[in-house]
Amino acid sequence: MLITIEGIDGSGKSTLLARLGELLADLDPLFTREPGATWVGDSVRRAVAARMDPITEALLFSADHAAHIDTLIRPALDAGRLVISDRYSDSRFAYQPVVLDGVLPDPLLWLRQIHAGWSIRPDRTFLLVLPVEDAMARLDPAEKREYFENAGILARVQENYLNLAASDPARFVIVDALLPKEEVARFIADEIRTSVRSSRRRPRA
Ligand SMILES: Nc1ncnc2c1ncn2[C@@H]1O[C@H](COP(=O)(O)OP(=O)(O)OP(=O)(O)O)[C@@H](O)[C@H]1O
Ligand SMILES: Cc1cn([C@H]2C[C@H](O)[C@@H](COP(=O)(O)O)O2)c(=O)[nH]c1=O
Repeated sequence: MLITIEGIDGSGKSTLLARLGELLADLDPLFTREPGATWVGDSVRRAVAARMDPITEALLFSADHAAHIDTLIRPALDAGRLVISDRYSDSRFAYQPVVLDGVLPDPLLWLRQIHAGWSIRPDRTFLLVLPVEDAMARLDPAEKREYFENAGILARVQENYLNLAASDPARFVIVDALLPKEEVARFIADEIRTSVRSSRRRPRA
């Protein structure tokens, strides 16, 4: 089963993943993330830091996704493991249309087309939602910011996320990221357990 965690910068994804590691330890999940900790992921981070053109950036994020699926996600799913990813394809569908706006006629359609036929659809996606000003206030001012960490950009990214969630309500669960950390983590851990239990009861096709 593939679970993904999405949300704008500062929504609390890393904090949540760390706590899920403790709350779900008995299920032995594979915790992973995009961009990944590989040379492909490093190339993406370099491209973002250098503000490469948006097509290059989108293709590098997508290449990182392909490598992520090939090296980690598919082998773990084939072995029957629970996989929990901090960011996944919906990050592309929420962030890149903002920077591709005006570059391509329909950025989301183009992004969906370049994922078609090889990407793996998540079983459930938890979307952490909070006002952009709260997310910005949570970001460490001492840390170097990616150019996405800007209120105007994040507002558009969050709007894209909410549209993605509205178009796929069976997969997305919207979570109030202003709730206390422990409440967010326990709610999501319980939902994941329920999903895992019901997938085990479902007969294999
Ligand atoms: N529910 C919460 N309530 C209050 N503060 C929180 C909550 N969740 C996380 N935080 C705090 O907000 C800050 C940002 O959280 P975190 O790094 O987990 O966000 P993130 O979504 O992983 O960010 P990024 O995408 O930029 O890596 C941290 O200082 C964290 O302790
Ligand atoms: C996977 C992915 C990420 N981004 C953006 C979102 C963040 O601003 C950075 C890096 O992510 P982190 O969780 O803060 O480490 O990259 C993106 O624009 N598109 C993507 O597909």
